[in-house]
Amino acid sequence: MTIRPLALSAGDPAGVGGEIIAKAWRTLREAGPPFVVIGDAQLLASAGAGVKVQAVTRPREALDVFADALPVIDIPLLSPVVAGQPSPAYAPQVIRWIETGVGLALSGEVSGLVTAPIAKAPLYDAGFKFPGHTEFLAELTAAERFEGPRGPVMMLTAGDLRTTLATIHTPIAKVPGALTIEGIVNTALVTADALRRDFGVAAPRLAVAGLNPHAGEGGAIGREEIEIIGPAVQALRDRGVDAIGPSPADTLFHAEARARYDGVLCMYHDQALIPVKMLDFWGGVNVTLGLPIVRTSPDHGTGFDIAGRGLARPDSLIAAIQLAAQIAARRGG
Ligand SMILES: NC(=O)c1ccc[n+]([C@@H]2O[C@H](COP(=O)([O-])OP(=O)(O)OC[C@H]3O[C@@H](n4cnc5c(N)ncnc54)[C@H](O)[C@@H]3O)[C@@H](O)[C@H]2O)c1
Ligand SMILES: N[C@H](C(=O)O)[C@H](O)COP(=O)(O)O
Repeated sequence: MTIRPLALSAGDPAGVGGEIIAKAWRTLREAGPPFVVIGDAQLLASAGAGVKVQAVTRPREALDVFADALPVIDIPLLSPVVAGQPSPAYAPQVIRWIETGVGLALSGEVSGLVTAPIAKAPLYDAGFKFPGHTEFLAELTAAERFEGPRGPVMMLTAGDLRTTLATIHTPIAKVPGALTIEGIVNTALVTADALRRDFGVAAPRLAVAGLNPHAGEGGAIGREEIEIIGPAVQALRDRGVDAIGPSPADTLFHAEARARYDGVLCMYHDQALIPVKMLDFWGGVNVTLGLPIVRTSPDHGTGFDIAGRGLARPDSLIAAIQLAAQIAARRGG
């Protein structure tokens, strides 16, 4: 089987991306998985504190240089970068780096895409219309066939915990109104399919969290469990999905509870991400499910408060690279 590298989009140039990419390369250069960065080669060389950077034109060339130099498909920025100071001026290149990575994944030149962190606000200020990578990648891959329930679904995983989100970057005040039976059912179907396809779980068990304290206490503390989440769980069970819930969210994350499911479907962002990042902030990985390409990302952001100071840890990026390679291999990659 032909070995193909992963693509790694460089993320916000004012953040910790360049630093953690160089550190990840130092760790992985001998044993892999190999990757080719899509970014500004000169910026990566300066952020990399002495890492040798080699510009390449095609991903396959990265395989020949990876042990000795950080391979980069060079798409240069057009304005200088100040570490820790994001700017909408970088948005065109940040977006193009992601688009290029998706194109290489769709063409099969790379086995998957790992995305270094982007900051949303400067992209929004530049007119970026998507909440984040997750929805943008879904748009970029929408025309590509995909066998199975289609995402995008955001998964955050750390250790034995795999969480998926019924709502993602939705303001808390709007979460109750954004929950629908159909949306929860589709998120769960994508989750169960991905657990089989990408994580090798033969018979996925899904736990579904309630929204309200004590999962609504029989309706006394809210009715979303009775009117939306409970009927969604029943619809899933009627379709043969091993789903339980809605359960009180605060009973779902201790070790014994985690042993009873393979994935847990949460109703909103922090309900999923607080337990994942508490369990293992440095090893957590963001995975986009239900796409025709493999995509992972570190569980952290751009770290503007420490960017440029040599303090950023590459652990989560390394975990994201390794998980992307594992999923790609399981998909035949
Ligand atoms: N995968 C992604 O693209 C991703 C993930 C989360 C947040 N974000 C975005 O990043 C921006 C900043 O987000 P935030 O401040 O909420 O979270 P953040 O993860 O950037 O920072 C939170 C804290 O963790 C620290 N930190 C982050 N990464 C680190 C690393 N590798 N090593 C050591 N310390 C690290 C930071 O210094 C900061 O103190 C926002 O625009 C957010 O939307 C992107
Ligand atoms: N909530 C995500 C996380 O904490 O990892 C983060 O905002 C990234 O979202 P996208 O992958 O959609 O950019």
